[in-house]
Amino acid sequence: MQAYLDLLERIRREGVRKDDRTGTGTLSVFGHQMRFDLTEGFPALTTKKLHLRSIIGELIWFLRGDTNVRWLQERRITIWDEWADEQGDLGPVYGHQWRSWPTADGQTIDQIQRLVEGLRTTPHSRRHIVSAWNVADVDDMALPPCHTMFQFYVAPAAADDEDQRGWLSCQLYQRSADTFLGVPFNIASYALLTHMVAQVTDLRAKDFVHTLGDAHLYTNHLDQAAEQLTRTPGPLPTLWLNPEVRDIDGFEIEDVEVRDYVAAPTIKAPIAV
Ligand SMILES: Nc1nc(=O)c2c([nH]1)NC[C@@H]1CN(c3ccc(C(=O)N[C@@H](CCC(=O)O)C(=O)O)cc3)CN21
Ligand SMILES: O=c1ccn([C@H]2C[C@H](O)[C@@H](COP(=O)(O)O)O2)c(=O)[nH]1
Repeated sequence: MQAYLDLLERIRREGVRKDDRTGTGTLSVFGHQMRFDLTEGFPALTTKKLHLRSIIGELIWFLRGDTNVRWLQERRITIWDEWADEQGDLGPVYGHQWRSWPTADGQTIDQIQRLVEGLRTTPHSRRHIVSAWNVADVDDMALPPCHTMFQFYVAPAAADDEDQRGWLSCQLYQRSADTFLGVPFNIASYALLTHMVAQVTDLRAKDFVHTLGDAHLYTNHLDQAAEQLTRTPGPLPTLWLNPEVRDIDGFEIEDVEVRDYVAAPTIKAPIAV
């Protein structure tokens, strides 16, 4: 996870002081890219312990098309509570756009189903894209999407590879990145999504490419970032997915296990709302 520590270091070194919507203040850089080779292990930070159950639960909640925090709360996942209204609703956020993007003629498009179909039938396509940035809906969302769009890519197996399954990579464009709290969650979440999609399309997970727009450290996270940079990254854990799940809608929290996760203690930081 050196790529992540390099980003923290870059923001500390080059970041400009910048006000932000939450009134907290940030150090910020614009434009950054990280690449995680998923064959080398599962990219969960080892320099602080992540609450992986929140990450796994949140992704399954997106895939369910859910946009109400009750399902998360029933599983003791509280990361979206600050943004929900009294009914628990967040508006037409990720789950809604991924699974039922509204069209002008009153129909809906299931982008995830299309993605999986497309990867199965035309793996070489350059159009494997899912977008959460629905311009017409952005004003009705509790928070406009930060992970705004992602693209999948399939490379064929080498001719002499015994395993002839292709390699699946994913690139995310994240417009706004809370580098201390949000980004470690986002990396693990998209790495997990890449593995899930690979399993149901009979491909092998390769790279997760993480492209960031405004990458910032909130000024009340600077001490925590410094503390983290004193720590040395350890070996990565591995991911186990229940091999019986062959449908992207079939994953439950129990079907996902991050094994051999050894990490330094958590570092508390306040979330900017
Ligand atoms: N400022 C901000 N940063 C974010 O990363 C963020 C938002 N807002 N709003 C929407 C979602 C919610 N996300 C969150 C919210 C809370 C934590 C957080 O507090 N993480 C703690 C542990 C929390 C737990 O799992 O119980 C951490 O130490 O990582 C992380 C991501 C990511 N997003
Ligand atoms: O998955 C997520 C969701 C949110 N964030 C962060 C990025 C920003 O710090 C805030 C959103 O504020 P905006 O003013 O809408 O940019 O949440 C994240 O890093 N990852």
